[in-house]
Amino acid sequence: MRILLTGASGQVGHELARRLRPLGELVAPGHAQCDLADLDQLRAVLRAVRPGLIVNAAAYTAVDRAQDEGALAMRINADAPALMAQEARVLGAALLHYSTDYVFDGTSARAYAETDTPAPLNVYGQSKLAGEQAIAAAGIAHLIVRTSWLYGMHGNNFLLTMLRLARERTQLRIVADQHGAPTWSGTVADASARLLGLALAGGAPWWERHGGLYHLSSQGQTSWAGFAEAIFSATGTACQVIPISAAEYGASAPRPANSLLDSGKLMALCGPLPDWRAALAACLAEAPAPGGSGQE
Ligand SMILES: NC(=O)C1=CN([C@@H]2O[C@H](COP(=O)(O)OP(=O)(O)OC[C@H]3O[C@@H](n4cnc5c(N)ncnc54)[C@H](OP(=O)(O)O)[C@@H]3O)[C@@H](O)[C@H]2O)C=CC1
Ligand SMILES: Cc1cn([C@H]2C[C@H](O)[C@@H](COP(=O)(O)OP(=O)(O)O[C@H]3O[C@@H](C)C(=O)[C@@H](O)[C@H]3O)O2)c(=O)[nH]c1=O
Ligand SMILES: [Mg+2]
Repeated sequence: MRILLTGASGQVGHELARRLRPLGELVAPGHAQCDLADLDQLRAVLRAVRPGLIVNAAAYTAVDRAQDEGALAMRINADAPALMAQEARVLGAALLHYSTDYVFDGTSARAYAETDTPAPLNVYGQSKLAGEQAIAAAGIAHLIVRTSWLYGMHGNNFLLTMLRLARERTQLRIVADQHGAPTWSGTVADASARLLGLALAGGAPWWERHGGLYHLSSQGQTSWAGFAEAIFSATGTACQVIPISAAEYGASAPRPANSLLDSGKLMALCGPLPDWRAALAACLAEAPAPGGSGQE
């Protein structure tokens, strides 16, 4: 079976590529060869490759910038996945797609389940929700995996931002009134490969029974300030974290105060997910932190 992977240079895509290779013939065109903002090019790639499985790890992920680039975010995060679903229906292909905690408004007092009603606060979240809805409505074999607060040693993320800023500053002001579960891209890729392994072994009956929406994040919870403190502590980085409110930070995109996802449905099928602190340690053990002084 041929697998088309988009976003192979991103955090999740980078980790997914090597885990997908044993499952089929992997085709992973880059942004230039398959631009999700260019729907004609995307359609041509899908029709030329004729995959049995599409894995869409590409997305417009610049949350603040999306507030001013709504049309582009919608094209990449909603129109392109809608086209993938439409082409998948013609090809008889399955689709694995990723989404986000930012589809929720964060007002719940508990972790969000797949059955909770989304109400995004920002344009990025709105665009991701529209992508989910288009796929769910297409009547194809699909998995939509929502994750949260992704980090890793590859790509743009909070872990690498903190380590970079700590080289320039002795103190950092970090938001402490948004709560969530930092999730390693390696965790997402591992669990995704487990899900796909079950799906490919189970065939059409599996997709009918188990296809749909899954939440996938680390266990436990913290704030961005708590995550920063854990990063500095685990890497032996000397930098003081000053907790501030999101209002004081003043980002252009509003973000949910509660980003927690309940991953119970996925764990019942695929086994346990790690606690966020254990996953951070595993990530740092796999690759040395740039600029961290605790590794020597
Ligand atoms: N980052 C996070 O914290 C979270 C992410 N998610 C979701 O998880 C998924 C993976 O995110 P993540 O790995 O962090 O993404 P990254 O931002 O790390 O990578 C995005 C990928 O998409 C590609 N891409 C961007 N625009 C286009 C385009 N127009 N055409 C083709 N490719 C494009 C990028 O390629 P290039 O760099 O060459 O442009 C890159 O490979 C996404 O669906 C995201 O919404 C969910 C929750 C949290
Ligand atoms: C850099 C920095 C950020 N922050 C705050 C701003 C914000 O509230 C929080 C996180 O900021 P970031 O811009 O790193 O993260 P953000 O872009 O909001 O991350 C999100 O990305 C998208 C793609 C998702 O889907 C989400 O799950 C989530 O991971 O930390 C500080 O308080 N101090 C700082 O120095
Ligand atoms: Mg960001």
